[in-house]
Amino acid sequence: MDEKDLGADLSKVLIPEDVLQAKVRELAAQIDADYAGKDLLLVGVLKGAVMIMADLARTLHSHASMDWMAVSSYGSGTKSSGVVRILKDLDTDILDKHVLIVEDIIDSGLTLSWLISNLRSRGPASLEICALLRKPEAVRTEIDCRYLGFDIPNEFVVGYGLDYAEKYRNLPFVGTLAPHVYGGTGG
Ligand SMILES: O=P(O)(O)OC[C@H]1O[C@H](OP(=O)(O)OP(=O)(O)O)[C@H](O)[C@@H]1O
Ligand SMILES: Nc1nc2[nH]cnc2c(=O)[nH]1
Repeated sequence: MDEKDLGADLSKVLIPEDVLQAKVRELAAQIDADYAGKDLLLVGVLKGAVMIMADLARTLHSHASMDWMAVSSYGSGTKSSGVVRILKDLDTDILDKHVLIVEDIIDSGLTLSWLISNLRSRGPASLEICALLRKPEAVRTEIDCRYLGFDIPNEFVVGYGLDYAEKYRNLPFVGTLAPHVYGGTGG
């Protein structure tokens, strides 16, 4: 989709496609170096992490297995409820595995905070986070994120996996949703 063809719902392109892809290559190089000689399991958090997971996984030089979890914390709006439910669990037993959670965004941090304690209780050899985006002004619980793409302002963003009411996930860039669309001031 053309970055200039924003339509009325998006106010601006926050992170263009080429900048996203350069960051993916940077993150993949760090991950390759850190996990050299280890079996790595990438755990993508559906649905938002689909794009970063797919791009990251195929940019890695080393082999990595992939699994997915789906959790729900947002309902249909733009604020985290803080109540997390597992909608789809892992197919893999992660005991003694090197697990890297791949997320699109850390907003309040509530989803990842819950996910980390859930996965840690399963006894992985290691557990780290890779998140494409983080909103420092919105964080309600600090997340130790080993691999981070970008810190962004506290605005509701869409594209590259991120949706508003299931729209915009397939934009190849990250854009800011115009406040008139959701009537809000933040994420
Ligand atoms: O840090 P938090 O405030 O908890 O927000 C982050 C979570 O919100 C988004 O998921 P969402 O619940 O929108 O589901 P989706 O990935 O299926 O769109 C995103 O993918 C993270 O999982
Ligand atoms: N699409 C989208 N989902 C989110 N989940 C938490 N924060 C956000 C955000 O800014 N945009």
